[in-house]
Amino acid sequence: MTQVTIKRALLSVSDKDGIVELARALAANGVELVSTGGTAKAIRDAGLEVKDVSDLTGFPEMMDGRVKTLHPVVHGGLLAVRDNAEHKAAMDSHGIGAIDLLVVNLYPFEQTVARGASRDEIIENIDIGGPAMVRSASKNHGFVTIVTDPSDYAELLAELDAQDGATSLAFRIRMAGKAFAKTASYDAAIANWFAFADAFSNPLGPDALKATPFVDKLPLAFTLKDTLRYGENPHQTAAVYLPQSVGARGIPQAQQVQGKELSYNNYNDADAALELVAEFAGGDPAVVIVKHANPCGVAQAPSLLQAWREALACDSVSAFGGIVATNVPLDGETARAICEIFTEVVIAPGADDAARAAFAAKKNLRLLLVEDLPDAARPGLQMKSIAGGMLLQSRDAGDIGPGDLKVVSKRAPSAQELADCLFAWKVAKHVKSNAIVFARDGATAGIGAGQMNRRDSGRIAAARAREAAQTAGWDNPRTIGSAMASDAFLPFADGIEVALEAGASVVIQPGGAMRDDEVIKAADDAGLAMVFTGMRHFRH
Ligand SMILES: NC(=O)c1ncn([C@@H]2O[C@H](COP(=O)(O)O)[C@@H](O)[C@H]2O)c1NC=O
Repeated sequence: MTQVTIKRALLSVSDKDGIVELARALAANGVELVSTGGTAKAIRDAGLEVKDVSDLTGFPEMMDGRVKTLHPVVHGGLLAVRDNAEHKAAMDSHGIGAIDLLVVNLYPFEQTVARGASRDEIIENIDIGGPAMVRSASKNHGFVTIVTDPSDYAELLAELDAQDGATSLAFRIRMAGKAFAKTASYDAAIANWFAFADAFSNPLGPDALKATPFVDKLPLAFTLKDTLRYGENPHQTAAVYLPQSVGARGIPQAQQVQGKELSYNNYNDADAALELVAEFAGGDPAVVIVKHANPCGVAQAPSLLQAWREALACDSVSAFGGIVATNVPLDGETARAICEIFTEVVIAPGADDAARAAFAAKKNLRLLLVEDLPDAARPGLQMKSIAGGMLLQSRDAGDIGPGDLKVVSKRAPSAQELADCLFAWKVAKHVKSNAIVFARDGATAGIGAGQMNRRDSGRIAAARAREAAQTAGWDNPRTIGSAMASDAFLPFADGIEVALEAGASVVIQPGGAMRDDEVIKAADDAGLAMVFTGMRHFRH
């Protein structure tokens, strides 16, 4: 059976966009329309003839709509194999008429969760009858056409036009695959809600349910946003997917104002820049410059232009071809200054006309505007695929404030040193391990990333600071009098030597090493102040 003529259609949709137009076109094709309560009303109000599903089933829609289409007359009409004699006989003896086309979209479960509805309302928005019909129709795609997405109505009508009121098997198979993907992702959203949201807030609490954030079966539900030209390297393929959760904020949701298509590496680097600049949300203007997912300059200042200059001064060599993110909307002056060096991507929560005009002159520069910065403290899970499996962990939302710091040195840090410590620490959280960050007066002075030992990271950071001083014509590198942050504890006293060689006056680190005593003594002997955070920020 390749071509099936549509004689009778059942329409049952929550999202009523375009349904009247579709019903009108179907009616014009001589298709008999059957529908559930709200959908039937919309169609009838438009002056079209439609039969109520309750007339078919002989039962009223009941129990607040929990039971409407769950009836053999509906499912028999969708599931019967039309050229099977037994099925045909069952249809005849039970008065079951064939349903050739099913148009369904489901209760808005995720939107209901996203708007913070009550648990009862969320449960009521778990669609039962819809997915059941979608599955019946999709299974029987040999004879039945299923459409689950309003954006496919036009294609359905074009198909009916082209096939003289029928659909082709190719069309039905494609739509059935899409429909099963839809019910699978709908169920995944429900399962994830039970596992991750409801498990911790339902009336019984997590203990009663033995809830853990890690469910036995982890369903994934993402929607394809774009296929990318290639992956991290040209011989790799790549795509970007959107999570199903409503209200997600990040680079995939950003508005691209201008520039070439984003590449895989652009997404990855832009994400690193956005996550770091989000740490400064609501504060003074901040600029982050990222290369290869590591920051190479970060600064916060009274003006955005000043923050840009300070961030660039940290390592102007690495900043070439970088990704820039700001925590406040871009102005013309700053945009013009950014345009002075080759920049791949700029991300900001807005840009005024002067800024847009400045970037417009750089055709290839990608300008991304985000509505809001993501919440740096939001909960969430991170996945990493490994050979033979997948690692899952909660995201690093750890945050340290002044009250969390423990002064372990004889000399207590000054207020300025403490501020430098907290700034350096924020940045170190976003630098690949081993991470050493020197910072002074709200700007990074030197960043050492991704080395296999901490001393090398420290030396690289200090060397960069010396080069930056040379480039800028300063007498001294900015590491003199700076705070040195280490993302994990300093295991030996030689970590203090690195700080001293660079001229730092204060160290911030997690503490907790076996040789903490030796490290503290080395700091005290040198007159350094040192604070422990009690929290580590490995990032690999
Ligand atoms: N319970 C049922 O038998 C049932 N049958 C269809 N639905 C859903 O009811 C909605 C349409 O309802 P209405 O036409 O009344 O606005 C659709 O999203 C459809 O998926 C049902 N609702 C929920 O399970």
